[in-house]
Amino acid sequence: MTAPEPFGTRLRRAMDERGPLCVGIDPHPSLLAAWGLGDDVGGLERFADTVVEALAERVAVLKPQSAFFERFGSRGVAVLERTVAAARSAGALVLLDAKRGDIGSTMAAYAAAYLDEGAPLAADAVTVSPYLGYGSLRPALDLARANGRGVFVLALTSNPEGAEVQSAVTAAGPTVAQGILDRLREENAAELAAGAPLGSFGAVVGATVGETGAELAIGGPLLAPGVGAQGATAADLPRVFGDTLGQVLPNVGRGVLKHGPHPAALRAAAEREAAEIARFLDSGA
Ligand SMILES: O=C(O)c1cc(=O)[nH]c(=O)n1[C@@H]1O[C@H](COP(=O)(O)O)[C@@H](O)[C@H]1O
Repeated sequence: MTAPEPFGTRLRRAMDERGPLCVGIDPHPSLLAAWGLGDDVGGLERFADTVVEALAERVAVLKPQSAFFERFGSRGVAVLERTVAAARSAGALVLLDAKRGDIGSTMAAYAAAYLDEGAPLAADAVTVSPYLGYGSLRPALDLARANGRGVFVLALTSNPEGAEVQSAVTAAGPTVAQGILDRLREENAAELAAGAPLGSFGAVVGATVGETGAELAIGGPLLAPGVGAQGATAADLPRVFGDTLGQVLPNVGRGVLKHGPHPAALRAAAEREAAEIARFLDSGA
């Protein structure tokens, strides 16, 4: 059996062909209302279907936020399963935003849920939290590598509370966030040595975090949420990412979704975001 193409290689190609934009599928109750939809499973499904119809053939990555689907219990999770499958078959890479993290033996079950061939919720990549220690993520990292899928690890999150943990200095010297970034660089080394253009193991670094002094060159993608509703703009990206701009995958959720429910309006909003992002990524690259 030939090895599956690594996620990082697939992501690099998608970012080059479609532009580096990840659009969130975040069905907030307020957005359901603004789109004239019920705050129920029917509204959830209509919302997710509309985003997939409008954008899955155009943007590099769609990022459904699991919480907004889990809110409706098993029927909401069933909508998430269908959304992931539909977006992937329309050509988008799907980053399932679940932010899981647990002891290694439980992490193995989360990995099986999101990164295993044939799992109902299998996506191209998943977000994880390293708060139980980077090593606890090993089952997800290994399964992702084996299956040509990816993992995005929280490093410098976009929310103002994140710094109290992530900027703490460890006994070994660097900050907690830098320790995560350093481990990700090691994680990506083998793929890069084998000639991959981008590693499969990404970090989450908010577009809101400003100049942190962190060394962000991990050889893998840098998911940058926070553009739009959280106050960052594309103009912030060069300051945050410096010479790693070429690896940045900015995420926009509400900043695009608020322009729905018409697919053409969502497409136009995503195109405006993509153009704005390209302007600043190119200028700093
Ligand atoms: O992992 C994430 O995607 C994430 C990490 C982070 O540091 N900050 C952050 O906002 N997110 C997610 O990114 C999305 C941001 O959505 P908007 O603020 O609507 O653009 C939400 O789904 C958040 O859960």
